[in-house]
Formats: sequence, C-alpha cells, structure tokens
Amino acid sequence: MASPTKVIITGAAGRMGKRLVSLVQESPNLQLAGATEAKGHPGLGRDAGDIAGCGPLGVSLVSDLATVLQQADVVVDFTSPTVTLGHLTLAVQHKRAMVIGTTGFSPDEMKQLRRHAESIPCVQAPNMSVGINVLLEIIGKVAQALGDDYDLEIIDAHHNKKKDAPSGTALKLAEALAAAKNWDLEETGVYARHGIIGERSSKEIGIQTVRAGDIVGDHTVLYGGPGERIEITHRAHNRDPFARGALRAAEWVVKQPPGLYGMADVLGL
Ligand SMILES: NC(=O)C1=CN([C@@H]2O[C@H](COP(=O)(O)OP(=O)(O)OC[C@H]3O[C@@H](n4cnc5c(N)ncnc54)[C@H](O)[C@@H]3O)[C@@H](O)[C@H]2O)C=CC1
Ligand SMILES: O=C(O)C1=N[C@H](C(=O)O)C[C@H](O)C1
Repeated sequence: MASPTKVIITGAAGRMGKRLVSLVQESPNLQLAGATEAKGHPGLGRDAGDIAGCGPLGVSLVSDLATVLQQADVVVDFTSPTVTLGHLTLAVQHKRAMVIGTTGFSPDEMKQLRRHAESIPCVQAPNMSVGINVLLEIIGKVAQALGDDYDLEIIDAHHNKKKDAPSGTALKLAEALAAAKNWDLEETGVYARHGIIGERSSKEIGIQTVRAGDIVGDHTVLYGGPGERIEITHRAHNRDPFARGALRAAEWVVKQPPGLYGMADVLGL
C-alpha cells in the first residue's frame, strides 16, 4: 500500500477545520502532519484531535505554518482571505501542494492567488461538495434551453457567523450562468434591491443573500418564466460534504504537476 498523504489543516479549530481533522483521522490514505491556528488562539498547544472532538491524535496546534510545513505533502486551508494568501506564499516557498476552500477574496486578492498558485499544485474552489460541482455543470445548459423569457436569480442562505456575502458559491453559480448567456457578470449581476427600482431587466442575474441561525449552506438557482418557474436547490446538511471534497482534492493534487485546478478537475467532470 502507498504511504498516506501527509496533510496540514490550517484553522484547525474552526468550523471546517474541526471536521477536516476528524475526517483525516478516519481516512487510511491520509495522515495529519500538522494543525495550525491564529496567534493567541486559546487552543494553541492543545491536541488537534481533542479540539475536533475525535480524541487525541498526537498533533498539537501551532501558530506558525512554516514550522510544520517540511513534514507535510499538502496544506488544506479554510481560514480567511489574507491568512490564506500568507499560507499560499509559504507553500510556494516550501514547494508544497495546497487546497484552498476559503471564500471572500477581492478581485485583486484573486489575481494574487492565481499568480502564486500556478507554481505549485493547487486546488481552489468556493464549494468542495460533489453536489454543487455537478450543479455547476448543468445550470448554464438549463438557462440556455429555457431562453430569454426566463429570469435568472440565485439565493444563498448561510449561518449568522459567515463573514462574506454573497457566498463564494453564489458568485461561482452566477459566473456559470453569465458564461452560458454570454453576459458580462460585472454588468448584469444585481446584488441588492430596495425602493422604487422599476421593472426588472431581462438581462440581469439577481444574487440574493440570507443569513440566519445555523444554516450550513443552501443555494438555489431560480429560473422564473411566464406561468412557471424552475428552482434547483442544493442543501448541505452538515459540513462533511465540503470536508470530504477538500480531502479528496488533497489526495488528488499531490499527484499533479504545478498549476491551479478546480473541483471539476478533481472529480473528473
Ligand atoms: N470551499 C468550501 O467548500 C467551503 C468554504 N468555506 C469557507 O471557509 C472559510 C472558513 O469557514 P469556517 O470554517 O466556517 O470559519 P471559522 O471562522 O469557523 O474558521 C476559520 C478558522 O481560521 C482560524 N485562523 C484565523 N487566522 C489564522 C491563522 N493566521 N492561522 C491559522 N488559523 C487561523 C480562525 O481562528 C478560525 O478558527 C470561509 O471563507 C468559508 O466561506 C466554508 C465551508 C465550505
Ligand atoms: O461559510 C460557509 O459556511 C460556507 N461557505 C462557502 C461559500 O461561501 O460558498 C461554501 C458553503 O456553502 C459554506
């Protein structure tokens, strides 16, 4: 049997980090080689498995990724945009692969990410679930088949701790719809409506945000036409579909040449 892929989880005490640590521990193909948290985090020095709730794993949380990078093949990062870009710089310096799940990058940060990620094997996707990535393959075709009489709207619903809006997934869904319609999303994306805004133009993609309670992550693509509508909804019941996708990407990416990949590449879609 091949030796397991050695994985570092950054943000290991976060909502995604804890599930990633637990699922690495369950996989015979993966080994936890390190776990990091922010400077000053109360979990630093504690066992990552204890924090994740799966029992001790013999890996303590550290704050400096550089100190553990040498012992790993791949870094899996679900933190925040500036933190991720710092981790990416280190991964490039140490020639380690990376899986990036963080969302909320500004256009300029995305440019930086693309530039740096080209020099290592790197997977970046705002949603690592199989369901959303299959949805991304079909929503443009549905829009094309329905034609110009159908208005396009996207709704994302997430927990009240989420920092970015709209979700990274909602933006990716909007990009897929815009590409299928041959529209520029900069011109056609409508992110808020309020007051006397007049009739809806047929050439727009509405992208609406709901934040409430502990909703894990729901996305709906709505095609509204004369006398009927289609709604395609994906609901995550828990964070495991994202974490399983990220770990599948981690196993896959260490075997790839340098370059920036998406989940469609990982899943062979
Ligand atoms: N691509 C996907 O499938 C998914 C993406 N996400 C994205 O992942 C990101 C994280 O989401 P959550 O886990 O819900 O957030 P969270 O806030 O629960 O976790 C982030 C963790 O990163 C830690 N952190 C901050 N600075 C750090 C540093 N310098 N070094 C190491 N750790 C540091 C924080 O202390 C926190 O524990 C968000 O951008 C979210 O949108 C979330 C779920 C799925
Ligand atoms: O912050 C979250 O929780 C999630 N974020 C991702 C996004 O912004 O698209 C994916 C998922 O829906 C959960």
